[in-house]
Amino acid sequence: MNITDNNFEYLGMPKIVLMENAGKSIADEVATYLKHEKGIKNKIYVFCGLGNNGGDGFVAVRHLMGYCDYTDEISKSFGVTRFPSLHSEIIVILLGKEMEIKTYESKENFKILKNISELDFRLKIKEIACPNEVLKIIEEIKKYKKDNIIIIDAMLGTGIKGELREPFRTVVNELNNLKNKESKRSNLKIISVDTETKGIMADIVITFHKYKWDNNLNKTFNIDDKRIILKKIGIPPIAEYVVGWGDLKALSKINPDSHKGDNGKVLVVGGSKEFFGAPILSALACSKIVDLVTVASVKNTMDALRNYPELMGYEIEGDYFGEKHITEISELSKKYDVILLGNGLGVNKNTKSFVNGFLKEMETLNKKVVIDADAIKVIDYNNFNFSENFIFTPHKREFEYMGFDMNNIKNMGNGNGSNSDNINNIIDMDISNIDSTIVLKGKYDLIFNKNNIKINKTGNAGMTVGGTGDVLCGIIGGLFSKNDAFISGCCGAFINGYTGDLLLKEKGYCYTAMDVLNKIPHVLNIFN
Ligand SMILES: NC(=O)C1=CN([C@@H]2O[C@H](COP(=O)(O)OP(=O)(O)OC[C@H]3O[C@@H](n4cnc5c(N)ncnc54)[C@H](O)[C@@H]3O)[C@@H](O)[C@H]2O)[C@@H](O)CC1
Ligand SMILES: [K+]
Repeated sequence: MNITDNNFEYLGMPKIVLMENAGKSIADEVATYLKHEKGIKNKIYVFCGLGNNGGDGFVAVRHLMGYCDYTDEISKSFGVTRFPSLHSEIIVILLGKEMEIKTYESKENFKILKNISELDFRLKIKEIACPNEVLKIIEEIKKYKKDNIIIIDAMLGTGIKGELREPFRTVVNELNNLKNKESKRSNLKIISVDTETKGIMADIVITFHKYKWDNNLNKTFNIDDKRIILKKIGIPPIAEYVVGWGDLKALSKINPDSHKGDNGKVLVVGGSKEFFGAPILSALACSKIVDLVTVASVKNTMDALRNYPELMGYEIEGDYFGEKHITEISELSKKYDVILLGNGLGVNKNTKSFVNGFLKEMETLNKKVVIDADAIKVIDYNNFNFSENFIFTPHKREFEYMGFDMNNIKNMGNGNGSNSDNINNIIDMDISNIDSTIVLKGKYDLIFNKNNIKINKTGNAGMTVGGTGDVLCGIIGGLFSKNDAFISGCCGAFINGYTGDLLLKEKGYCYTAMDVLNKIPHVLNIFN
């Protein structure tokens, strides 16, 4: 959900608008539980966390004020009754201090509530930091026996990490106790926003866009019981299919306490007498992301490698990879997290037997491998069941070498996009048995495996310059050392294209693969 939300922002949708939609949908639902009878007061307690779940709560409160109209008292003084009488009070409890609110959109919405509460005594805001203050509020709720009590849990949503911290834990425990003790009271309801804050016994959960998955229960939250209400908040399906900065934000982060090698070790296997530079480009791109990169290649590559002290080299005998190198390179690969195979390898009988034999070894060793360029062309695909440890990065022609038909690919900027009326129809073929991830390069890149499919739209015509494919392979390999295949493929395509888009602004179409790879750290930094 966070990826989708951020990627919709990448497509131009401000998060604060989604928050508005979410908050309004909460208010519309909660309004149906308000009591309108004379003499009954609605008391709405809204417990808000410091993230965007809390922000949804703030927006809901603002909309609820519209439902809790009491202007009849004013109008009565003019001798007319304009609105039904509805006595309500809303108490917002922020679990922390205003300055601790994490996000821009949440802060903005909190400010509006503060402005309202200064003028309207029916909205009260309390900022609490310690568990004791929670107890006071619970005692207060207990006193209102006759009132219609609605408790809104906007404490934590999809951003929860680990066990509940204080004062959240006390709030959840106390609200559960309250609910148990007062179970005979039908006029007390707990309504959770988006997901139940861990452990809370909500009567109703109002969830946004899609049902949420609970990793602990290994099932969708509450889908079995009928308490869950799904609200659409204006997110179109494409937000789930586009690659954007949401994917980048979801990449694993570097641990500040890590040691050399902890952040990835990659072995690049490629190069030949003629194409000695390609594996170096991949390795340099990769070295922007991981700690250690070694290039295993022929003498010509080793000679060129001397200019790049950040890379290590492993020289093989001869001008091409061949069958005789399989054991040696497989042994070497054991020390690395990811192997990049194919750049500049060349296509001949020797490289063919090397690639097929080496990949069999990689299957046995359970190694992660990114397969690019010439390697894609020489694989006997019938002999392999490539697992989720393999990523392929073909362009259109190489894709056909893999046994696919480009005519089955729609909406890729290849001219036949208009045939596709539905995003699910992008691939018009059975991909249910593809465990590995395929990054099909094109005007728009298509990244898919049997579980996922996404389109990347970064990049421009300047990227047709030689070497950018090698750079892409290097980025993907670097990311793959610490992330799963699909997100590595998506983010690799995004980063590579995004560097190209920045370069287009700076230099027009006259940039090189070297420019692209030098821009990688800058792009990673923007989205960190
Ligand atoms: N994804 C979407 O499409 C949308 C999401 N929205 C809301 O945004 C929520 C996600 O927002 P956030 O990512 O800010 O995350 P949350 O608001 O769920 O929580 C993150 C905050 O809680 C704190 N926290 C995390 N784990 C904790 C723990 N164990 N104990 C105590 N505090 C803890 C963190 O410090 C962080 O500040 C969703 O659940 C939803 O309610 C909506 O605003 C609109 C659209
Ligand atoms: K919640």
